[in-house]
Amino acid sequence: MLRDPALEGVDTGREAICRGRVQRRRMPGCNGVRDFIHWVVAGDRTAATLPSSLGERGWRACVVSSAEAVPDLSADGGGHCCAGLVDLRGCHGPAPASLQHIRDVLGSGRAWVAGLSPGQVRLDVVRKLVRDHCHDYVVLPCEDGLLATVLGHAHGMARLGGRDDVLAAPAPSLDGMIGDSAAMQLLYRHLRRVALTGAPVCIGGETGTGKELAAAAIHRHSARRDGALVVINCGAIPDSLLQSELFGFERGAFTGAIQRKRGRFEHADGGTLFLDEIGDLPLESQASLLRFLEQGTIQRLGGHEDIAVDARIICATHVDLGEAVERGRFRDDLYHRLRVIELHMPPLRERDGDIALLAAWALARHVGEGGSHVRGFTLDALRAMHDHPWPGNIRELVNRVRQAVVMAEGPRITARDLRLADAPVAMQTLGEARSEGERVAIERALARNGRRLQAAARDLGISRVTLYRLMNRHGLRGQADGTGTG
Ligand SMILES: Nc1ncnc2c1ncn2[C@@H]1O[C@H](COP(=O)(O)OP(=O)(O)OP(=O)(O)O)[C@@H](O)[C@H]1O
Repeated sequence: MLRDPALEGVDTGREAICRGRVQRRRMPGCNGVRDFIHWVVAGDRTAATLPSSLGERGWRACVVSSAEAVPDLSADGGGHCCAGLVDLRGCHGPAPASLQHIRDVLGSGRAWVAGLSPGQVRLDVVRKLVRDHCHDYVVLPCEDGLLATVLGHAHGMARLGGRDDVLAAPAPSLDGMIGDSAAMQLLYRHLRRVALTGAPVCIGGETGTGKELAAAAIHRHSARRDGALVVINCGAIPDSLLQSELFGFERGAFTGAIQRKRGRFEHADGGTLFLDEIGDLPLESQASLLRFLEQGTIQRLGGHEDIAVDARIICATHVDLGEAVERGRFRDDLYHRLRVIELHMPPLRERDGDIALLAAWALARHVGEGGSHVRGFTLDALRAMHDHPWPGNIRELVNRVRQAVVMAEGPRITARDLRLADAPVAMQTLGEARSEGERVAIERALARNGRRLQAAARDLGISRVTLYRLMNRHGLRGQADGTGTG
């Protein structure tokens, strides 16, 4: 049973608290000295003496003996002291309330090393505490130098990718769009510039790259920011309903039209209308949209009156509209009207450095879910994320991290938690292996080229006709053109 009066509400750590505060005020100015918190969780502080050589090795301890005395990094402001030694030698099976308290402090923004007595790691409760919340553990007393090395690793890991950096650092962003890569910096500049005009904008890019976020950023930076941003996904509404949804209807326009209804265009008056998946717009609605772009008016279904609407049109597509025009699925004249300004959302795999940044941001966002205490990513997870082609882009990354936060067994998310570890190799014939390789190569080429068949075929060194045939064979047709036809 853990006996730690401080954790149970009786403060025996006054002196230590004072020492801690004095130390903390001095710490930021000291160069070349690495500070760490030595938290003696239970028992006699003097019995918890550390090797004196720690000081010679540039380590200075801030000794505390209660959870309340452990400095809060956010209060310190700088996070200069990010290693901690939690001395559990006096603990022999903590009481549940105390355990929760220890957990809360351990999870509060520092890389902790547990100091244990011989054999203590065999206690279930201690093992779980160490596994879930500590960077490492040492059995004390230990060899001179070992503790300094372990603390050094903890300090370095906290700075590199530990909770301090991962969960506290604000991610560079524009209106909720996280990203610091050159591709995103360029995009931010373009978005700001585009926002100053009123011209239609067509945003292209693979699924999950943030086209809707980009549209929202343009709206928020434009003179129309006080008006509504109305969003409609043209692919999500049945063709038969889309026209009335967009343009509204008059009473009696069809069976069930018992009263007049305004459509999305009218709702967007004075603001912006974002037409997502514009490639799915049926031909009838394409004609009405073209009329709006040319005359600035719409007609409700069943009506004859021209209604003036002042809305800016932003549209997005993940299919190649040029190809849709070629196939007669999209009007040529509308295509040219819509692409007065074209923006392209870079795929995640082309955003240098953004994968780690977004993963850290997603982790910080979801870490509280299900009581998770995950503190960062292992090196193999970072490597696997770097190598993955991310066909679902940011949406896929956020979903993988979110699920990993819930499922992770240890304090750091691994490639396996992200479902990016190599699957066990199944028995395959040579023919099966070749076919599998072919499928993967096609999928990657399609992902790399924003699902544009011509470009993917060029990449693969085959004709478009051959690519079509192979996609049919591997059941990839629907994925590539977004329609399953053609
Ligand atoms: N740069 C980013 N930073 C943070 N979150 C992002 C970023 N880009 C996209 N997301 C998130 O990823 C998800 C997908 O984004 P969004 O819907 O804008 O993508 P999309 O390109 O419009 O996708 P689709 O073509 O499938 O409609 C959303 O949850 C969005 O918040």
